Amino acid sequence: NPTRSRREEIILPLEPAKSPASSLLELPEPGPIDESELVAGISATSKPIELPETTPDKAVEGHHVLVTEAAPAASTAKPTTKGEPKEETDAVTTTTAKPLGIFDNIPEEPTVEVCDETSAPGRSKIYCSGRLLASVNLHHLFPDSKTFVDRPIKVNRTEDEIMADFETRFPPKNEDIDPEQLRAFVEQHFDQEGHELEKCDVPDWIPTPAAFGGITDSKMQAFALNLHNIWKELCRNIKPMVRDEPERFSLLHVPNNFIAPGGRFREFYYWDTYWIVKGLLASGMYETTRGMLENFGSIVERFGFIPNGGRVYYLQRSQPPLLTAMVYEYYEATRNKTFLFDMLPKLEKEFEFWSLNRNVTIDVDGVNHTIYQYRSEANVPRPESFREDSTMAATFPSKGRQQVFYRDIGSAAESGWDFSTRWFSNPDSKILLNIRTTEIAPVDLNAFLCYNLNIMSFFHSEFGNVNKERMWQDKYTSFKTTFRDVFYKPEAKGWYDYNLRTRQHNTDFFPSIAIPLFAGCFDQLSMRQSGDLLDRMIEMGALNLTGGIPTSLANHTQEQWDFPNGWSPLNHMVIEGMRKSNNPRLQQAAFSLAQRWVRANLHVFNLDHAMWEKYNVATNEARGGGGGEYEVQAGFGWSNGVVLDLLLTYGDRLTSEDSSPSNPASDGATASSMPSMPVAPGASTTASASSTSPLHLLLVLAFTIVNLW
Ligand SMILES: OC[C@H]1O[C@H](O[C@H]2O[C@H](CO)[C@@H](O)[C@H](O)[C@H]2O)[C@H](O)[C@@H](O)[C@@H]1O
Repeated sequence: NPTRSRREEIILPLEPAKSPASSLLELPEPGPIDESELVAGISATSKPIELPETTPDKAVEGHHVLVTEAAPAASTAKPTTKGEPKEETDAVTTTTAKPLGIFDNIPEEPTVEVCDETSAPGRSKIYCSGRLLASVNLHHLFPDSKTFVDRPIKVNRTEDEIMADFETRFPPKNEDIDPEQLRAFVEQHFDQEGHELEKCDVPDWIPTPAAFGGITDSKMQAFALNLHNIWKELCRNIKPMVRDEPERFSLLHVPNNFIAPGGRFREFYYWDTYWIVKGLLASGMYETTRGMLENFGSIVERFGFIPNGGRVYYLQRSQPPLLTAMVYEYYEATRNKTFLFDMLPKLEKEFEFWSLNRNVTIDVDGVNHTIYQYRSEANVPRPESFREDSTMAATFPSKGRQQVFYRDIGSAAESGWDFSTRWFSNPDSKILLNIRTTEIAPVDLNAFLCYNLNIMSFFHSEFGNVNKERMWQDKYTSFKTTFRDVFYKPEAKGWYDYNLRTRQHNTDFFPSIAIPLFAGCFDQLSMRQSGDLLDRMIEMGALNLTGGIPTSLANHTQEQWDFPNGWSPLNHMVIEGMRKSNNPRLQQAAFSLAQRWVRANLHVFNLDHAMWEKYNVATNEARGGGGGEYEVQAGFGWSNGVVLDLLLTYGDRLTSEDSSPSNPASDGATASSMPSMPVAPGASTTASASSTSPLHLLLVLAFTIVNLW
């Protein structure tokens, strides 16, 4: 069984005096890590990677090439034919490989659009590329670049007619266009964003899910009910016109209702859905969950993979591969074998997408290892962030250098971490212009794929298909070795992203360090590995903040996937990874972190009457997060899902306020620094009940009666 269910969790003997978790906050402020203490791992001992002299290239037909995606050694790089296999003689070692600079000149490559007439027939000249898209953004018609590409074409108009009208009415140079006339043109031809979607009925929503009865703290229980209510607000149905006249829409049609993240994110998002599913399962909404997974099944059949989100402009990139894990969670909750049987070929197909299109083979200690990268092919601006991307790219001296930038930007969006210092590979200049996502082999992607292998084996075992079970298990076992050999750095006590150019691990803190625990891609019998990881996180100061785990310790980058933001999915994966480990110290730390995260979310919910997509975890009192290229969004699918899941996992122990003598499970570590919690808006009238009160018992009884009824 690939993961540890709640039932199987090792229950810790409580150590109220000085448990490892309670000591977390007593640590001094994190000091700088002395990198000299970290002996070079793989890179010091292994054969140097062979780098091409030229521009980044892609995996060739055979899909496995010896070292792709490396940066050019110098600005004098010669062009390489796309798809041409690299020869060892055509290579330089990393000692001469410099990071690609902003001013480096790179030869131009053929254009790869984010979508085109093949993938988005009848609308690509509007939603994927073209003069209208460029002009709307040049003249900053909308504060958010995403608005225009989400607006449906009005009924009885075609793309060709609109573009012909545009060419007739406006001068040939975009700069000469009158913005107000352009605005009138857009209003004349396009409906409002969101016009093609409607709120939906959620048939499997009931007012008081039975499982909430296990949440002992009444304020936490009220919080759960509030979040449960929000599912109805976030549920979306796609109007039939999208199926019938797809050329009018950037939205991809899916047959069933879905829960959207919220705010500007009106369509489905791939990896968000994992945590939405976790929350829906907590809410007992199995039908809605199944519908969403079936949507993904239909998308895989149509496109061969799951795009970043449900719009044509997302068709050249995916997001972290978590569909198999979603199906696993659903199956664990329902044991619906018919559904699983139907999904299996789609899961295999999705896995194939990653293994054939995102692979890279590297040589470590004379052994070739095939690992995976976030690596979009598109080398043009993202339409939903057209203005941001093209403005930035204008800094570069050549079209070729711009293309490299666009590919790295799209690849970072594929990671879900758009954007973060994690992808800025020039140590001297950690700014977005120096993004080099495609130079990096990311620890989380490889851990997720490792998880997929294990789950696939388990699924086949459920059908008694011994051959397939063994085949996937063998792949899992062998990939675990690869994963350890490439990503684990014992001297630095953890798993780290690996830079293909420098052959170095990035030992800065990112929560991705703990994703191997979440994904079960490590030696579960080794208490040492997991214990070391916790020590390392403590040493780095990653667990010092009352609001939760920050996304990095890189301050002042203004990127949303950096300090001081904490994201629900990352906090959840760290908590779950620690909880599912065999190590009692980590399990206690998991609870402590869950307590902080849920309390901080509740605090902000009471202040703002909103759940946010990200949080500022560094202030004394948590707040909605900031930074990045758009305003912080409310809703919010994955934040709600994470809290609901944690409330169910730790329902018997989580408390909304400081520990009381009657609650020895509280970690105590955060209690003094956590604000007291006001009553949730719309919360149940029992909000003041203590976790051990008779009122709670009455509530549990009431839940049971209501649900039985
Ligand atoms: O429009 C800019 C970017 O917005 C999305 O990214 C962010 O929101 C997503 C939905 O919650 C989330 O999945 C992602 O992790 C966030 O960074 C979108 O996914 C990007 O592709 C897009 O360029």
